[in-house]
Amino acid sequence: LWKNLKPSKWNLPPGPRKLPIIGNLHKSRELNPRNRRNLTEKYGPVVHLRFGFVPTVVVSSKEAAEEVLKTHDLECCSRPEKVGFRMLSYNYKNIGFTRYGEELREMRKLSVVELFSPKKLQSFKYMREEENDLLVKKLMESASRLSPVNLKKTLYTLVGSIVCRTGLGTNLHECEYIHEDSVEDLLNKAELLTTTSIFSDLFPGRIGELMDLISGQKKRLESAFSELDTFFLNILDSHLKPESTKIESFDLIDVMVDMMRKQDKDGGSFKPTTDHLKGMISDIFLAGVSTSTSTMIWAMTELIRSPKVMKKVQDEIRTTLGEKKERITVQDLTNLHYFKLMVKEILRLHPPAPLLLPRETMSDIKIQGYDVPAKTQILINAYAIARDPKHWKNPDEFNPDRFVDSSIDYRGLNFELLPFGSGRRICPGIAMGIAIVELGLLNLLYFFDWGLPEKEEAGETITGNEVALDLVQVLNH
Ligand code: HEM
Repeated sequence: LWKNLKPSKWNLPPGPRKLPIIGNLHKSRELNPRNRRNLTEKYGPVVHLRFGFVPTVVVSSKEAAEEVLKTHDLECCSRPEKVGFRMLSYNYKNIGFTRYGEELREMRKLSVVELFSPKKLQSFKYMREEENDLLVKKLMESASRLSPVNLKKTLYTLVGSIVCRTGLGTNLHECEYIHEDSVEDLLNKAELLTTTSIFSDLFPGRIGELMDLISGQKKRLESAFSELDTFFLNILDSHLKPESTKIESFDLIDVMVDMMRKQDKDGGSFKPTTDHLKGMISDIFLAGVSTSTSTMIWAMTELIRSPKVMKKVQDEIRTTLGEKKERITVQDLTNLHYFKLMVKEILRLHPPAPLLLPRETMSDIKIQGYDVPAKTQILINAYAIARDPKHWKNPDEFNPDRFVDSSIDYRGLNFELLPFGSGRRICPGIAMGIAIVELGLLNLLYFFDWGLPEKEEAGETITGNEVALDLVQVLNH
């Protein structure tokens, strides 16, 4: 109470009045990126909130995002600690949820060399092609039977198989411990862990823990985590056992296993432990699958509801590739221009991480002239920024043509378009994500024509804000 009443020494950004103890918890709905106008129109592009005891600044303009991610990149590149993050990262031994420091830098460096480098991407391309061939075969069967397909589930399986094969040396189709169609369920469990507000995150010490115990929240999260944990442990086992069932090439996890075994001998600066291995497996699976799948699902959703754009994209693809191809390869992407602009437009309209991942300030900084003290959580509203009418004409319209004469790109240098973030914590998987999305969509759009099974479902399935492409009609082209 005293804290709330005494005049603050800080010139904090404006924001709604905070109630004692809970702060703005009752306003957390307004944080939904789609409600951007509620907050921004009232308070401006930099808004101060407090969720329980967690001070938070939400940034919703290109200029303010540039200050956070470029000018103050170093001061803003840590992550806040959260119960869900701690579980999924095996006590902060991964990349995505870990505070900034030497260990994180080493893990990022390793992943860039062993997983995300252009050389590695090139060497994995046959796996992406083979997985897409399987998808096309399955869809052709549905098309010839004229039976609708659950495209959402199908795409989760496709992307899950690609990420597990290329990143984790695991073939999902032959896996004994997971059915290939349960990728979506596993990711829903992970989403529960990253998006559920749990009292321990908001209130310090025992009080939060007690509230979680009474409300049963902690138990729910633990049970969601245990399924993921079993999956990650099985993948780890296949790397540790000599009679390994792992069939693919030497991957990032193998490199880390090697480092772990050798570390006593040559004592490098980074010493991976079993938790680091599990953290990295969790990172690759969680960060790689849902983001790329969501982008593909939204692309198909927007295309199905915009027949003109669908025709323009398919015309380009079919004219460039010719009509009689039996198989698509990575090479076929080379001469497609409009198709790639369409993918860019999808990432603008539907960034899979609309608020990126939360950052935390490591020291006091100023954003747009306001004070932001150390240990403040920073949320960059990439969704709102990519639909800001100041920078985008008819921002809510799906129109790939807007990029025809534009040099704006998604690689973190243009702050009005940040689907992958920017700065030190930018997504290291950009090239891999784009490679998965583009090849998958190319196969879907070259071989098949798409529509909704029944007209009356159109309104419900496609115009909603949720990604809900459950049943679509697929026809052989
Ligand atoms: C369309 C696909 C993808 C999108 C839109 C995407 C987006 C993002 C975003 C917004 C972040 C947070 C950046 C920030 O805090 O500024 C992130 C982080 C990350 N992404 Fe991606 N991602 C994609 C694909 C992938 C793939 C395929 C992988 C790996 C298999 C991956 C691995 C990671 C990792 C490890 C991080 C954590 C980086 C860190 O905290 O230092 N991502 N991604």
